[in-house]
Amino acid sequence: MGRSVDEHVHQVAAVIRGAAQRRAQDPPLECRVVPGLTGRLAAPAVSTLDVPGFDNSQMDGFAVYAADLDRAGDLPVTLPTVAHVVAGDTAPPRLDPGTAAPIMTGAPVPPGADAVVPVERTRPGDFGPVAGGGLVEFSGPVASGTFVRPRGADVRTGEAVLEPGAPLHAAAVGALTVAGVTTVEVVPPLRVAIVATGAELVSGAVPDSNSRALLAHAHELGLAATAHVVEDDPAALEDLLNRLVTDHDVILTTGGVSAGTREVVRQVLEGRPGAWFGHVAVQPGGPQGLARWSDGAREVPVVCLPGNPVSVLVSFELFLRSPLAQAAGRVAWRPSGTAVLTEPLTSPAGRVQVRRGRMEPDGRVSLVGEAGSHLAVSYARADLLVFVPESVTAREAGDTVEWWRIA
Ligand SMILES: Nc1nc2c(c(=O)[nH]1)N[C@H]1C(S)=C(S)[C@@H](COP(=O)(O)OP(=O)(O)OC[C@H]3O[C@@H](n4cnc5c(N)ncnc54)[C@H](O)[C@@H]3O)O[C@H]1N2
Ligand code: MOO
Repeated sequence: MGRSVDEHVHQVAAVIRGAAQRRAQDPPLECRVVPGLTGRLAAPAVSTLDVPGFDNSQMDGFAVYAADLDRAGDLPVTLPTVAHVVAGDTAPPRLDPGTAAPIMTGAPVPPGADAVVPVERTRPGDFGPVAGGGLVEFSGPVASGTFVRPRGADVRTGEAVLEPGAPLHAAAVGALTVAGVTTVEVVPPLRVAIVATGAELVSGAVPDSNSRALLAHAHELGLAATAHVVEDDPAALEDLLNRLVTDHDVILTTGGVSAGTREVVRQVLEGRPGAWFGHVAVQPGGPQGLARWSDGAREVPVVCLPGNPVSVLVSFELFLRSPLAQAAGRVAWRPSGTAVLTEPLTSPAGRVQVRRGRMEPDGRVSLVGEAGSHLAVSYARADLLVFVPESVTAREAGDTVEWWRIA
């Protein structure tokens, strides 16, 4: 039975979403706020500080009473300066009306002052003596509040910095740090089991690159993942699945799904309730399967990828990366676009062909390697996937293609 790419994208996304929702019911993890924090917030992260912590200047300039400059316009207003206020000063003295305090960006606004005029809008255009005692001329009025960043404008003590579900990305680490939050409750990460199948892997005749590459993808997304190799023996695979189902949320298999005599994944999973095995209209990555495994107590989805290394990587990009990234609180999409080809290509009718490519300095796309799904090395040399729609059998140099960035 055949499926479109879109249909399989939706089917896989739905099972990963379901697994993520079930995993989110598990008790949250308490994690320290450190660079490297990943996942999503399980409970509101409450600020322990006002951010900013004090009224401060947005500009290098002069802190003033706005009312003092009301009459500036036709005739400039000249004010005597007091000592400079710099970032790091904690308690500047109260500003007297009729004076101006040279103030640097981020420095606390002296009590009383309610506006800052940037230095370049004053004359002579410099700050004068550090200790004060200079004169500064203003040529126009200023509204109260101008260039003052008020205390608590970003978040106030006791308010949520971030709500449950928020992704814990780099900006979140910065925000939590500035708000004085040192630990957060994090949704427990999806636990992914990767199962590579094949006698050639167990014997060492072929290095198991699939599970390594999938593990690397999982790590990059901040997911908890384990990798396993099993021979072409249904009993051994069943035994492994029974062990994995107890402490994993999603199982990914590679290999054993095509039409040969030793298709261990199909043999074990195809007849099970709700299982689907068939062809998706894409090359590479055509043979695919989706099933469930239960030990009676717990049931998890099993996403079955073909064995060829390029098929595995393309399948991951098409079907798995986005929902797994979503579950992990990472950006779910890849940068994509259209560009002109540097060379011709051919493609099978009725399938989306996915080629590997590179973005040239002139913005055109060249192809990297041939179409074969065993060419793992040329995949790694590429920085784009290049898509040829089902209806297209040939493209010429100069034709436009769609691409996704993979590196
Ligand atoms: N008669 C048919 N034959 C094939 C079909 C078909 O439709 N009819 N489809 C072809 C396509 S397309 C693919 S893709 C493969 C998928 O086959 P399997 O999923 O059963 O994968 P295997 O046979 O186990 O392995 C294929 C290939 O990949 C190598 N491999 C497997 N696992 C790993 C690993 N973990 N690391 C590195 N390399 C791996 C394996 O040695 C084989 O060379 O079927 C086609 N045949
Ligand atoms: O779909 Mo297979 O993945 O072309 O090599």
